[in-house]
Amino acid sequence: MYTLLSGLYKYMFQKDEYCILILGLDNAGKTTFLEQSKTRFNKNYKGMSLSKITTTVGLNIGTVDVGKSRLLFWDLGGQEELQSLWDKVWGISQTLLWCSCPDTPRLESVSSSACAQHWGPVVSRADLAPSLGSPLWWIGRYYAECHGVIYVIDSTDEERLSESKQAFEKMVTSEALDGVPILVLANKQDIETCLSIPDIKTAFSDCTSKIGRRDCLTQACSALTGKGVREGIEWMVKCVVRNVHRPPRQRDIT
Ligand SMILES: Nc1nc2c(ncn2[C@@H]2O[C@H](COP(=O)(O)OP(=O)(O)OP(=O)(O)O)[C@@H](O)[C@H]2O)c(=O)[nH]1
Ligand SMILES: [Mg+2]
Repeated sequence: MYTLLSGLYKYMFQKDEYCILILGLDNAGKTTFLEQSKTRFNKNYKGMSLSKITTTVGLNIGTVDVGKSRLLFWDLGGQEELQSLWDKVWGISQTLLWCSCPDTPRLESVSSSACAQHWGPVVSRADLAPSLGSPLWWIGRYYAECHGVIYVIDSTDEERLSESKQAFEKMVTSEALDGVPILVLANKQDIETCLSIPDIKTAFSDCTSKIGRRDCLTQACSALTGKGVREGIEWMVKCVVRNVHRPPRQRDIT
């Protein structure tokens, strides 16, 4: 009887958690997408006004529950000088580290050998020693820990399309992201003059071989109106759940 009840409780209330990185150039609409997603999926969520969103310096974190899965989003700033952090910093400060990494709550409680084991060759003692207590401690985490990437493109910004392609290419060829599903959002489709999906696919065509055999979808979207947001997130959930190579970060959270 206990097993039956606890099974039922688990089925109804517990979720597996997956981390999703939201990347793309500045002004692409990443934070707007995150806010729109929270509003669409989380009952009673009173989001901030989308028009009040300003450029991200650092990181926004948000969660969205979809069925038995919880997506934990990491929305990173897209400005050029912040792009170098995409594949490096996991927590910006100790406060963030605390809330994002319950298994290693205190910096000094993690030995460098435990780190090396966890992060593989990316981190060496020499990398760590001078940076203890600084953001560099977290080298390699975002890419190594995430289950999926949402890459946002401003479909109205033809001038910066090749810049966006270069950033995408760099991201997609990172070994730490091997096999991780990628959702490409062709955002701002509510604006009449925007580029179409075929235009964008053509502009990104030489990245196709680098994407490899992983799951990848290009989805038309308007983070502002919400068009395409639900479809994109539901696709991502399907992909991360079936990707046995990256099991959930935390199973069965209530
Ligand atoms: N028309 C339209 N505007 C959008 C859409 N998505 C975002 N915007 C606008 O684009 C601007 C940038 O949006 P953000 O969400 O701050 O962009 P970001 O990618 O988070 O930018 P950084 O934080 O600097 O990397 C804001 O003025 C948004 O209102 C969209 O789908 N349609
Ligand atoms: Mg932002």
